[in-house]
Amino acid sequence: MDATPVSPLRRRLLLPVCTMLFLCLYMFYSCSGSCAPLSSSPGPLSQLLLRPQPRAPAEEGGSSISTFYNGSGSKKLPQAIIIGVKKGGTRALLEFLRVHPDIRAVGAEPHFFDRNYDKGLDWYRELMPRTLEGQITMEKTPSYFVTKEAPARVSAMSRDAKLIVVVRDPVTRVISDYTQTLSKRPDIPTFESLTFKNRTTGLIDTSWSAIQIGIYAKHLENWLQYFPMSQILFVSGERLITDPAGELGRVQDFLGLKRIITDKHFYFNKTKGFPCLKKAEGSSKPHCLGKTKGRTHPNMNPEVVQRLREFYRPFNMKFYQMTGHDFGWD
Ligand SMILES: Nc1ncnc2c1ncn2[C@@H]1O[C@H](COP(=O)(O)OS(=O)(=O)O)[C@@H](OP(=O)(O)O)[C@H]1O
Repeated sequence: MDATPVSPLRRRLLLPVCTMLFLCLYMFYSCSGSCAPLSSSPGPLSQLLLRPQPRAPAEEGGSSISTFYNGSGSKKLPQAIIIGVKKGGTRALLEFLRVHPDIRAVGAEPHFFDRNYDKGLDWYRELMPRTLEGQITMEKTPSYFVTKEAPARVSAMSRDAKLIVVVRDPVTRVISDYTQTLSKRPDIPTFESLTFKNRTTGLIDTSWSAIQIGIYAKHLENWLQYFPMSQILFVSGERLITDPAGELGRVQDFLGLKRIITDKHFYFNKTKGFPCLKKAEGSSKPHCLGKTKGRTHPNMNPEVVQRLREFYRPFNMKFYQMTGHDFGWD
């Protein structure tokens, strides 16, 4: 069969056109590798496919769960979970971690291992963002830490799951917890009346869930039935405020990630009184957490606070022993 003859003009144009095309493609790929902010381990092609992660609609455990863009990658069960503690600084940690290009996290709290377990793993996976090879899927639900069934359930999903617990002085934590409830229901009993079973004897009411949450050693014992200590990282809620980059460095190491999130990502916002991100993930604007994070706590009776300190002390000591770390709570 005869081939169609190529005209001399077309032949002369073919080489420059191909060269141009090659150069365009080369510039396009190399820019995506070096011009993208915070680019890291995923290669240039992966970078092209990355998209900003949607935030939780209501920042603090927003009610609707954000799923993900219709890009490439697949939805996977989380390999790392922030399991607690309530009011420890879990939202700050997750928001900071989301800056990392190798972390994809669901914004709202799925509450799978406590409230939604009967919905099944497929339901849970469906909530997750799509991830590319090498990226870590994460979520945070602070109530897992105190949920009796959660350790067995998480272990049934993956014995290799990495667990992160943000802990905070249990006395400040219980006041923070109370402040949150008060902001929603101003008619609740006083902090003092909820704290004591008997005011005269000073007996603490351990049936109040807000008190229970702070007995970290007890909850940790449950988790240690299913996970070795090496799979659990404790983040200091206090240091997350005073030295966010330092704590984020530890978390990135624990997750086996390159230390991408550093001092350069934070600034201290004097008005807010907390560290904020210079650039939120997927945006060029500074980002502080919302009004419900970093509330002013009401003044509590110093005697009540002192009594609570005494109550928590032995549990704190036990917790320091178990974790091999003194968190410095009095
Ligand atoms: N950077 C930054 N900005 C704002 N707030 C910060 C930050 N880092 C830690 N914190 C502390 O986080 C506390 C809320 O903790 P959680 O996010 O774990 O709360 S929740 O359990 O999800 O409701 C919240 O508690 P309150 O101060 O009592 O509001 C903060 O003290």
